[in-house]
Amino acid sequence: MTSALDVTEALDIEPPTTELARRVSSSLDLSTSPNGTFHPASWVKGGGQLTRTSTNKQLKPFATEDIKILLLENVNKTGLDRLEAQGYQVTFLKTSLPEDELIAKIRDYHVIGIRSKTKLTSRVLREAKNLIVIGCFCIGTNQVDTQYAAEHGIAVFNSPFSNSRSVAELVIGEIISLARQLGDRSNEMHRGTWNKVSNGCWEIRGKTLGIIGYGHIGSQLSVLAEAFGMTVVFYDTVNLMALGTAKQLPSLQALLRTADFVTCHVPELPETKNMIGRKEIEYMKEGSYLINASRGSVIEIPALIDAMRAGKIAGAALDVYPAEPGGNGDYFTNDLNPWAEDLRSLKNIILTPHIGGSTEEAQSAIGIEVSEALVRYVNEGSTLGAVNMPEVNLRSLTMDEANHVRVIYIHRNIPGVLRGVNAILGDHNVDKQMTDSRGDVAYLMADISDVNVTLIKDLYQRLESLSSRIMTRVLY
Ligand SMILES: NC(=O)C1=CN([C@@H]2O[C@H](COP(=O)(O)OP(=O)(O)OC[C@H]3O[C@@H](n4cnc5c(N)ncnc54)[C@H](O)[C@@H]3O)[C@@H](O)[C@H]2O)C=CC1
Ligand SMILES: O=C(O)CCC(=O)C(=O)O
Repeated sequence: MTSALDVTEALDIEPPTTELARRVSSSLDLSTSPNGTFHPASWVKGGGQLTRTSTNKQLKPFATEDIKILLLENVNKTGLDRLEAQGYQVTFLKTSLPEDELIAKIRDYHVIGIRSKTKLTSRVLREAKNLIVIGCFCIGTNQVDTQYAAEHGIAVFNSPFSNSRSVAELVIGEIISLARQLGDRSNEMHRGTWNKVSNGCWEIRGKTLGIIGYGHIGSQLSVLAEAFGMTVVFYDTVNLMALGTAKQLPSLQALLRTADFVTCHVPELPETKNMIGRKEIEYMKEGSYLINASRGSVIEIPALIDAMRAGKIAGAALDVYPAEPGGNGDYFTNDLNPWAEDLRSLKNIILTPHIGGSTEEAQSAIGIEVSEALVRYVNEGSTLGAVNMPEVNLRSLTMDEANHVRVIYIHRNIPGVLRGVNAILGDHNVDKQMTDSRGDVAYLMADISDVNVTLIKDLYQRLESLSSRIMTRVLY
């Protein structure tokens, strides 16, 4: 923890007397986090090479107490360590929280880190009065009302591809396991039954894999499947470059009629809800296989149950479900999904507890990537990589720029705002400024110089009083 006196040292201004320091501290809400461990990266060119400088200035937020972070769902230690190293106050929980508990808790926090289970609905976010940023330590952001968050100045970050390889590898394992009925044989052996069969068991070489959604995961899977001798076809709403000898098909129906194995890798969207229902299963080949490691809403599970009972579908692997338990040890029963017990009773079905991205490699990489994005946002205001805000970044302030202040003004994207903001900033020298918009929300970042620390409050309040304001942050 740093004191107000340490802060003035960092600002390179004349240290006030202890008495004055105390008064300044309480009137300006000086924060003691981040501490001195964050060194924003900055690169200079010299002798034809890029060299990292370590003279960047450690910014602190005005009008925020110590940064408080709520980390849910057992976020990897790499993320926890990086956030704690900043001096932030981190509350770490292994599970997600039900909505009412979350509402009661979220009010106190400036940052929340979640994975796929915690639902940050508008009802929850409405209560999150101090929240400035959300970190999704996963790929999917469907669990967050990202639009509501943006309209309230809350940035959302995720990790777009750190677990893609892990999901692709899991699916390859499932394709072989389903083709060889491995789950059933293993269960039988566990019960003490020897059942050596080849009937209905196949090699995957020469079979056709149909990938729905050829993004990070789908395309990675495509390469792996071809290495096993599979023919790959895919369907995507976007026209994409096919890897290897894979072929994009013009319709979902064409894919379903062609593939021996169908696997879903689309995001949760209104258009992908029940994308594979009764009609689509009808199109599938007799004795084909269905895999879903995307989101539980994508497959109509009662239709799958009926098709497996009828023998139309020879096997299935599901990693995701419409409703998922909040934490390990919870039950997966009809209380959660009304068909859970029917599903569990089927033959040749692999049911996994949403572990597609659960490997040491993926979780460690996600922990690093998302926590670093959160630190950059909290400490420097950079929105690079945000999924719901325009991407705005300025180079870091340096120790030579001691009396510089960084202003972040998130506002409604309406005419005339810059005139009002610049009338306020214009009392100072605006060294650099960047603004961008995304839909109805715009993000302005400006570094202004020669700001006496006692003027920050006035600057902040004047920006806050503008009618276009969504959120103002001042870092100094
Ligand atoms: N089981 C698990 O643990 C994990 C699950 N996921 C899920 O997998 C999903 C896919 O992940 P990525 O490949 O990284 O996403 P991505 O965004 O890279 O690719 C998704 C692809 O789906 C396509 N698409 C969107 N709507 C479509 C539609 N209606 N029909 C056909 N194609 C459509 C997009 O154009 C895009 O090419 C994520 O959104 C997430 O929900 C991701 C990681 C781990
Ligand atoms: O690992 C998790 O909790 C979620 C994985 C996932 O579904 C995602 O990354 O979107």
